[in-house]
Amino acid sequence: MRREDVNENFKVVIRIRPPLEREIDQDFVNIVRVDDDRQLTISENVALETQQRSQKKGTEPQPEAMMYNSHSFTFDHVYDQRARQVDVYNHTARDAVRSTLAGYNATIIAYGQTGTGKTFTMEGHSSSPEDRGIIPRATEDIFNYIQQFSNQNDNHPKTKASYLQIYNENISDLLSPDGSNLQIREEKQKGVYVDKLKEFVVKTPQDIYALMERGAQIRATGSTRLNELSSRSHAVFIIICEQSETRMVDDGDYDSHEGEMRQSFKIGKLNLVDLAGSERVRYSGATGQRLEESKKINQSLSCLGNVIAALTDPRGRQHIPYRDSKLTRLLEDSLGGNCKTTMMAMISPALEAFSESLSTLKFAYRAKSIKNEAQVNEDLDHKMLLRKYERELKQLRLELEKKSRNVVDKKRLLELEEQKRRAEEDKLAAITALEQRSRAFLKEQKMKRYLEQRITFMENELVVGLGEKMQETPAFRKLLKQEYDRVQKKYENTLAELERERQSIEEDKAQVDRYKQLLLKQRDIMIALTGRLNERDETILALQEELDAYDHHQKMLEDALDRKTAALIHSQRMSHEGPASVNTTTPAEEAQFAGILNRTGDYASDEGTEPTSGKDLPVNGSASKIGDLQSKLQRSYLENETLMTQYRQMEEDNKRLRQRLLQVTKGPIIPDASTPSLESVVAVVDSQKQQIYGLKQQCITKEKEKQALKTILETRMKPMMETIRKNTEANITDDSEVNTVTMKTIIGMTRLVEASIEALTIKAQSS
Ligand SMILES: Nc1ncnc2c1ncn2[C@@H]1O[C@H](COP(=O)(O)OP(=O)(O)OP(=O)(O)O)[C@@H](O)[C@H]1O
Repeated sequence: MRREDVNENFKVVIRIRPPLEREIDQDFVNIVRVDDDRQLTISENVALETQQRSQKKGTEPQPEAMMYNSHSFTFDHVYDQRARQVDVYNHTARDAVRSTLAGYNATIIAYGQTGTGKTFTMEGHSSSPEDRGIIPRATEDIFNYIQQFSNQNDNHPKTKASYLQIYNENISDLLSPDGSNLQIREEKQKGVYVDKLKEFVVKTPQDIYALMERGAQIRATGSTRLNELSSRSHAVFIIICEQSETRMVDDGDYDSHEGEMRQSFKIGKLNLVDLAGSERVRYSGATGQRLEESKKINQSLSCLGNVIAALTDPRGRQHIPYRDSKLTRLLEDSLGGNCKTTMMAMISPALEAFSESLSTLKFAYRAKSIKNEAQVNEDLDHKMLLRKYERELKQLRLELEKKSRNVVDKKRLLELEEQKRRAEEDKLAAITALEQRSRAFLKEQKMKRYLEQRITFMENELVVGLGEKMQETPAFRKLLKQEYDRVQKKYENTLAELERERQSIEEDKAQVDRYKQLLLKQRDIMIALTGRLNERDETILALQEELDAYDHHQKMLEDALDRKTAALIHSQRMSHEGPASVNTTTPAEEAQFAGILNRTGDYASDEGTEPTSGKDLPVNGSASKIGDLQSKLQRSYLENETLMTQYRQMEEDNKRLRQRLLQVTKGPIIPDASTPSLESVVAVVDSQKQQIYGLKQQCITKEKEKQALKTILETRMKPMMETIRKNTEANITDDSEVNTVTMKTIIGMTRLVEASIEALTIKAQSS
C-alpha cells in the first residue's frame, strides 16, 4: 500500500466565469483581478465604476475613491474568464482521473454561488465539442487509457458508472427510477457508499454520455432569477475503474518467489460532484417550492462549511460533523479521508456578486488546509496473503524465542518449545487449508471469467428472429441474470470462506499470545516459590544451629550435675560407712555411678531417704536442692524432645512444599482438589514461621529459668552452704574422723554449688 504526501491530496482551484449577458446589460463592473495563475485579488472596485460613470458624464474620477475592500488570495490554480474547458481538464481534472486509474479514490467538487458555472465546468455543453466539461473528457481519457493499457498488459479493466442526486436531503438514483430514499453505508474495505445504487458497466464513452443524459433528465432543475436552468440538487457522477493484473514475479519483487504468478486487484473511484448553488433568497426571489429547496441547499452547504471548519480547526477538533447532512456523510472519504480531492470554486466577476464571491473565496481558502491521506485500493492475491501470514508467523516465532531466552528454568524452556512447535503445526495446517481454499477460489475466478467471456461472445454473436438480438429477448436476459447471480453468489461465498480462514488464523495467533502470557506467569510464580523455599531453608538451618547449641550446653550441664551428684552420694556413703571406704572408689567410677542413677531414676528414690542424724540435715537439704536442679534439667530434656518433634514436623512440611514446587515446574498451574494452591503453601510457610518464633520464645523462657536457677544457687544455696560450714566448724569439739568427713562433704557440696553456678554462667554467656 503506497502513501502520498498528504498536502498533495487536497487541492483548491478557482474558476472565474465570463460575465453573462444579463450582467453586461446591468452596467457590468469587473471586481476580480487575476494576478498570476495562482493568485487573485477581489475588490469593490469603485474606481472603475466611478471612472465609467465619469466617462459617461465627462468628469475626472476622484483619486481617493480608487479601490477599497480589497482581498488577495493564493490557491493551487486560478482560471480566469478566458480559461477554456480543455485547460481546466488538463491542468486540474486529468490528475484526478489518472489517480483513479492507479487505484486511488479521487473526487472533484464544484462549489460556488448559483449561476457561477459549476454545471458548465462539470458537464459542459454537449452541443459544442469545445465546451465539453470534465465528465465527458474524463470518460474519454479513461477509455483511451484502458485501450492503450490493456493492449500492453494482461490486464482486464472494467469501468462502471453510477449517478445520484441529493434533493431535499433525499438520495435518489438518477439512472434507476426505483432508486429513491437510498441509504449511506460504510464498510472497512469499501469506505462510504450508497446502498442499492445501481452501477452500470460501460464499455464506450457513448455509454457514459447516454447515462449522463438519462440522469440529467431526471435531475431536479428549475429556473431562478440568477440562473435559467439552476440545479436544485447536489449531483454525484461516479466512475469506478476495476483492474486485475496477473504477472510473473521477477526477482525485484519484495518477498515474492521468482517465477510465481502474482495477481492483484485495483479499484479506483472517481466522484464528480456538482453541488447545488448557494443563493441569497433576497436576490434569487425564490418562493414556495423554490424557497424550500433553497433552504435545504443552503443548510447542507452550511454543514459542508462546518465540516471544513472542523477539519481545518487549528486546535485539531476530534469530532467532525459528517453526519449532519447527507452531502457531508457521502463526501466523508473525500474530506479528510482516503481520497485525492480537488475543490473547484466558481465565482462570478460581477460587482453585484461581490459578497458571495468573497465568501466563496474565503470558504475555498479555508478548505486549502484540509489534509487527506490517499491510499491505493489494492487487494493482494491469495498467495501474497499467505506470504503475509508467513511473515507474521516468522515474527511471532522470533518474539517467542526472544522471550524464551529469559526464562531461567530449562525444563520450562523445553515446554515452551513444545508449545511453540504445536502452535506452528496448527498454523501450518491453517495455511495449508487456506492454500486449498485459494486454489479453489482461483479456479472459481477462472470459471467466472470464462463465463463472462462466453456471455460477451453470445451477446455479440447471437441474433434471433427478425434481426432482434438474442440478448434483448426477456428469456435470455433472465437466464443471463440467473447465471450471473449464481456466479456472483459463489464468488461471494468463496470470499466469505477466505475471510473465515483469515479470522481463524488471527485467533490462532491470539492463542499463541495467551500461551506466552501463561508461561511467563508460571515462570514468575516458580521464581517466587523458589525464593520462599530458600528463605525457609535458611530459617530452618538457623533453628537447627540454635537447637544444637542448646543441646550442647544442656549436655555440659548434665555432665556437671552428674559429677557433683556422684560426689555427693559418695560423701553420704562415706559418712555412713566410715573413712575406710573413702579411697575405694575412683572419681570416674563415681561419675559413672551417678550417671547410671540419673538415667534409671534411682536418684529420685534417694531423695526420699530419711536423715540418719541431726548432723546429716544440711547434707540432705542440699541433696534435695540438687534434686530440684536435676528434675529441672529433666524437664528441659523433655522440652528439647518437644522442640525436636516440632523441628521434624517442619521438615515434613518443607518436603511437602518441595513436592508442590515440583508440581508447579512440571506443568501449568491448574488448581484442583489434590494440589494445594499457592495461597495455602504461603499460609503453611507463614504458620511455620510463627512456630519457629514460638520455639525461639520457648528457648528464651528456658534461658530465663536457668538464669533464675543460677541466681538461686548463687544467692541462696551458696550462703546457706557457707553458714552450714561455719556452724559445723564451730560445733566440732573433737577431732574425730567423722567430723573430718562431714567437713569434707560440706566443702564438696559448696564446690558442687559453685561448679553448678559456673556451668550455668558458661551456658548463659554462650547463649
Ligand atoms: N466558463 C464559462 N464560459 C461560458 N459560459 C459559462 C461559463 N460558466 C458558466 N457559464 C454559463 O453560465 C450559466 C450558468 O452556469 P451553470 O448553470 O453552469 O451554473 P451553476 O453554477 O451550475 O448554477 P446552479 O448552481 O444554479 O446550478 C450557463 O448559461 C453557463 O453556460
